[in-house]
Amino acid sequence: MTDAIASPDSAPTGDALVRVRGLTTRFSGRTVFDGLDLDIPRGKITAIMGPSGTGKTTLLKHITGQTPADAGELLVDGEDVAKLSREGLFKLRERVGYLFQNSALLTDFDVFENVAFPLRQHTRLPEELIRDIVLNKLQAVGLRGASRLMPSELSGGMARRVALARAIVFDPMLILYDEPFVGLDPIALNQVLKLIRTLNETLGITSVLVAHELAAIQQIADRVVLIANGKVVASGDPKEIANDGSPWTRQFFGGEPDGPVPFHYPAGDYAAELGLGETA
Ligand SMILES: Nc1ncnc2c1ncn2[C@@H]1O[C@H](COP(=O)(O)OP(=O)(O)OP(=O)(O)O)[C@@H](O)[C@H]1O
Repeated sequence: MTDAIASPDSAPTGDALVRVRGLTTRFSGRTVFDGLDLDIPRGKITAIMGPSGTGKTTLLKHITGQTPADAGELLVDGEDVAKLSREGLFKLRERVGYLFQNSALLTDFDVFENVAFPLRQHTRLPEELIRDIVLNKLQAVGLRGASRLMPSELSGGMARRVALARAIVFDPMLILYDEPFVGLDPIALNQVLKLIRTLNETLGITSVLVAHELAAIQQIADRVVLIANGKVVASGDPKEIANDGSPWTRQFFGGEPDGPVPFHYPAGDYAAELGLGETA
């Protein structure tokens, strides 16, 4: 059973690591979130889906405090992100790993130095300890042997795994994945899927995944949340959500060009614009 029809905005868990209430976000007068309510359960993998431009990346940026919302509340592990001091935000970001779609590796540094980078920037750990941590994280993603390769020598899948090693370098409580599967061949895709699941289980990390690939999501996510028109319009079991019968899921998962998300961008009367008078 999905919880989509009964109560799209509610979450089925009492233990949320991220709790969003009444979140409202506007960019240049355009409303992206319109009173968004959402709970992200601790220790689980939650997939965020929705049409392009619906605000999925913005939601991740709200969680890390990179982009402030206009109204509402967003708590991460009980802390209101909007009220954190600079130092509080900094501490929060150390506990949140962020994996970007493009991996964002530093091209002038080798794999080892890319993973070591946050440690060198934010700590004064001795070199020996940095080495142990970096090798441990590279081992976790299966790339300890690639530590001296440059980013230009990596495949897309390897680069994504290096970025993942870097994202877990501070042993985060939460990892945010923004489109982690884009451009991966089937083998690399399965490697990344397996890693996300393994990290979630072995390290007890909470994972939030923004992605469009339902088949991949069905393999690893515990819950899917569909966002559209500034709100959660459906949520539930990834294997069942596509068949919950709501017009939102029918359009989104069926790839229908028109529906609750209209084909036409809002426009004035067509006939009037052509100078033919108003249409009825
Ligand atoms: N800093 C910003 N300033 C102005 N507009 C922004 C800003 N960040 C995002 N937007 C706009 O907010 C909307 C939501 O963007 P966002 O990238 O979060 O969507 P998305 O759901 O992740 O899209 P996609 O699936 O295409 O990646 C878009 O219309 C985008 O242009």
